[in-house]
Amino acid sequence: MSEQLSDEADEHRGGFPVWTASTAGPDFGRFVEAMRTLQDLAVSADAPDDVFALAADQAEKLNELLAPYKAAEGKAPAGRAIELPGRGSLLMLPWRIEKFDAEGVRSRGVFRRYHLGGNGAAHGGVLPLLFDDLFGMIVHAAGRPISRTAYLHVNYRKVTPLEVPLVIEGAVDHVEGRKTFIKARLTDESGTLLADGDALMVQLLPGQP
Ligand SMILES: CCCCCCCCCCCC(=O)SCCNC(=O)CCNC(=O)[C@H](O)C(C)(C)COP(=O)(O)OP(=O)(O)OC[C@H]1O[C@@H](n2cnc3c(N)ncnc32)[C@H](O)[C@@H]1OP(=O)(O)O
Repeated sequence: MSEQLSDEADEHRGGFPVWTASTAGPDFGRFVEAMRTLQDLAVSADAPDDVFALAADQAEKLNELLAPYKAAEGKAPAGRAIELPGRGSLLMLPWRIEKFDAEGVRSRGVFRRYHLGGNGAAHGGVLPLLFDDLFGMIVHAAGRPISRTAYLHVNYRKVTPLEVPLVIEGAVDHVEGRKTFIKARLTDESGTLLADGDALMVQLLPGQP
């Protein structure tokens, strides 16, 4: 996979920067997992104000620690640490890729407390995030040029639970010139369909951002 993420001919990239996998140190994964747990707690803790005051003090200290290391896009390990859930990016769902080839991409994981919408179900907005990231990987795994999502359609078939192991899998449906049409399905481990989606990814023209 890492080979496929690195250099490609310029005409296949539009104006997209070269994207290389990172080799993050062993503590980066621990840091990201601790931050994910912090996100879960930030949206669920019902603590007294003096506890939130202490938490704010510590969060502000952490910001001071990391601020000097803020780097340009593509430099930090977040988003490029392909061995970590969600490639080490807090924005991405903490899922692990288990299949990545021209036939399609499959990823597995759970929605956490941070992703709660209402009444125990995942927020409707996080499902398109999961699908969109998968669609980007499908385009890449299929050897298609760098493309951007022109549209993304998600059908919510059943409420998506938190903390339940789920699987998302998709593949290229068909290609028309610059256009790659993709389909994917989100299921639980027994195969029950929770959501399905389809998207149009359009190949970037030279210089297109
Ligand atoms: C492992 C990690 C790897 C990671 C590898 C990294 C992968 C990155 C993946 C990023 C995925 C994203 O989320 S990207 C972020 C979200 N998406 C965006 O921000 C895209 C914003 N939109 C755009 O930049 C533009 O609209 C484009 C590039 C999508 C298309 O603009 P264009 O280049 O001017 O092309 P245009 O002529 O309009 O359209 C080309 C053809 O597509 C059709 N088309 C265009 N838009 C639509 C539409 N919404 N619905 C139907 N059809 C459409 C047109 O009719 C035309 O068909 P015909 O007449 O030719 O038949």
